[in-house]
Amino acid sequence: MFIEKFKVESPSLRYGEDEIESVYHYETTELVHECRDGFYQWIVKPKTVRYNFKTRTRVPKLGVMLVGWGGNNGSTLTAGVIANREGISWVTKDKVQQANYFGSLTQASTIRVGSFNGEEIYAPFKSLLPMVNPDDIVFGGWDISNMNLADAMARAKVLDIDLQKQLRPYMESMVPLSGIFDSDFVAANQGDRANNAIKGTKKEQVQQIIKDIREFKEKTKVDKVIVLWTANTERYSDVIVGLNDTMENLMASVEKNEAEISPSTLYGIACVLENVPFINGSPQNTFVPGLIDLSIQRNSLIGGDDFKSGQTKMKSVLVDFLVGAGIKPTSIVSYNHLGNNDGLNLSAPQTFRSKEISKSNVVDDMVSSNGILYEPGEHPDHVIVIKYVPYVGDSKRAMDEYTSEIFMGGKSTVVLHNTCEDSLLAAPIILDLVLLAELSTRIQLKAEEEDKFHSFHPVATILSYLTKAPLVPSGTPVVNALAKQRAMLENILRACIGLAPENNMNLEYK
Ligand SMILES: NC(=O)c1ccc[n+]([C@@H]2O[C@H](COP(=O)([O-])OP(=O)(O)OC[C@H]3O[C@@H](n4cnc5c(N)ncnc54)[C@H](O)[C@@H]3O)[C@@H](O)[C@H]2O)c1
Ligand SMILES: O=P([O-])([O-])O[C@@H]1[C@@H](O)[C@H](O)[C@@H](O)[C@H](O)[C@@H]1O
Repeated sequence: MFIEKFKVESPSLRYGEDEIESVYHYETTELVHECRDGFYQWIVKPKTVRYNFKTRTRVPKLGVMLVGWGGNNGSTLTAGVIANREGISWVTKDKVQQANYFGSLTQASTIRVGSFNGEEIYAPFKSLLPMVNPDDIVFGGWDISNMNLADAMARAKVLDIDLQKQLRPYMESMVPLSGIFDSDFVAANQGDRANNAIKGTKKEQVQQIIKDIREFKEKTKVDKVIVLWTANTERYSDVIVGLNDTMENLMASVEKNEAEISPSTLYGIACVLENVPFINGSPQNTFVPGLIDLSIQRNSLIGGDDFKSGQTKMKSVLVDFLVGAGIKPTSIVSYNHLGNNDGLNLSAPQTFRSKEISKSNVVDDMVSSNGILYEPGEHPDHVIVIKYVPYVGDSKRAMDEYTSEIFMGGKSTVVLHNTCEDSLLAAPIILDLVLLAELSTRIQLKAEEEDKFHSFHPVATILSYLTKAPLVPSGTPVVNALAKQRAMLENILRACIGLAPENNMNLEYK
């Protein structure tokens, strides 16, 4: 059964006027590897740590500034939020379609709150904690193309024409600010598009981005701004000692106008200096060590990398299932073709390489979790192929073949054909990224051994479910298995309202 909302009553929870306060007993384990009775043993010790959580309940008026606002994802998200906010419906060849937020974890998924008279009870994911209503978001941003958002929506060819016609009056006045463009970091074929670039040195470009953010905030009267990169995939930046390996060297490199500092890193620097959360939806290494340093030093949220939207999302489910079932994937071949500008940009080797890295590493945690199937250092063959085929546009066609070893030398082959409407899959994910990033900045926590409350670590691991290559603090394990990522996120939010993790044990019925 589905319920719209619920209230938790618990001695571990207090709904205050401005905050929700909870006490949460984190059940974990501590491992020791000790010599016992003459030989080394792994000893697992259950451990309970008491945490206090505080969540500010005042939901801000949120401004979202997209880098690459005029792209397929940026224009589609903007259109979708306006259509939902205005309650727009439109005629398709099948039916009259209503606007919705399908594909958004926060807006269209549910959580289990318990059972009642033998029936499982579910509530909206967004009912866990006060979140920004996406209908209220104010959009802005930058693009190296000066096309207004209504024309950009038409250029994207993602949304139905009847919907586009209704949205045009809302979007034609939306014009992206000039962006930081550097042809050395993207495919040469992107040059034709760049008619809206910020001139000047890298330092002047950073200063302009900061100025843009401040002016946007002043003009729109939003309480908070979040910046998200949904611009082109860049080539990897070289990480060089003395250039970008520390925050001091990175800032010095900007002062010296060093060529190897990418546009995405410059946007990131501007955001961190302005204490504005910055999320990278593309696979390049925007967050060079110096920028990570800077974000930690200024406790300013950064997150990424590369939206997990289609082919890779499916892979992080299927490989988790196979390995978890004791089946050994030995060959994974992921091919896709697409015909949008993203695909055009990815047709260059250097930008494709960025995507190949993020799409390839997604199985590493699952493979390393099973030493029965895999020897140390053993991995499945894993190949990524992306081709640009203009005719299919934003409708990416993914074809995967998974070959695995099964019982007694048997082999199993699973073949998938997955038509990913790339922007219709990515737009809700962008929404979740900004809503969850905003929520996470309102949460403070304190472990029993700590003397004061603090925010989550500025490298926002909490966003991992939404990214192919989760950015994590140094020394933190990278988890890509989708079910684990979702459970991590849900259980942290459950802890904030004093609810135990969802353990699916249903002991009361066993
Ligand atoms: N399902 C998906 O669509 C998906 C999934 C994962 C990652 N991504 C990534 O999201 C990004 C956007 O995808 P898209 O389909 O919207 O691409 P797109 O090419 O349609 O949009 C990118 C936009 O960014 C603009 N741009 C490029 N460089 C810029 C800069 N330096 N500053 C400001 N604007 C700049 C371009 O003019 C363009 O309008 C790509 O990097 C893509 O790899 C997309
Ligand atoms: O998210 P996913 O479907 O695995 O990966 C996709 C790539 O396969 C596709 O070629 C690219 O256009 C998208 O940006 C996205 O990254």
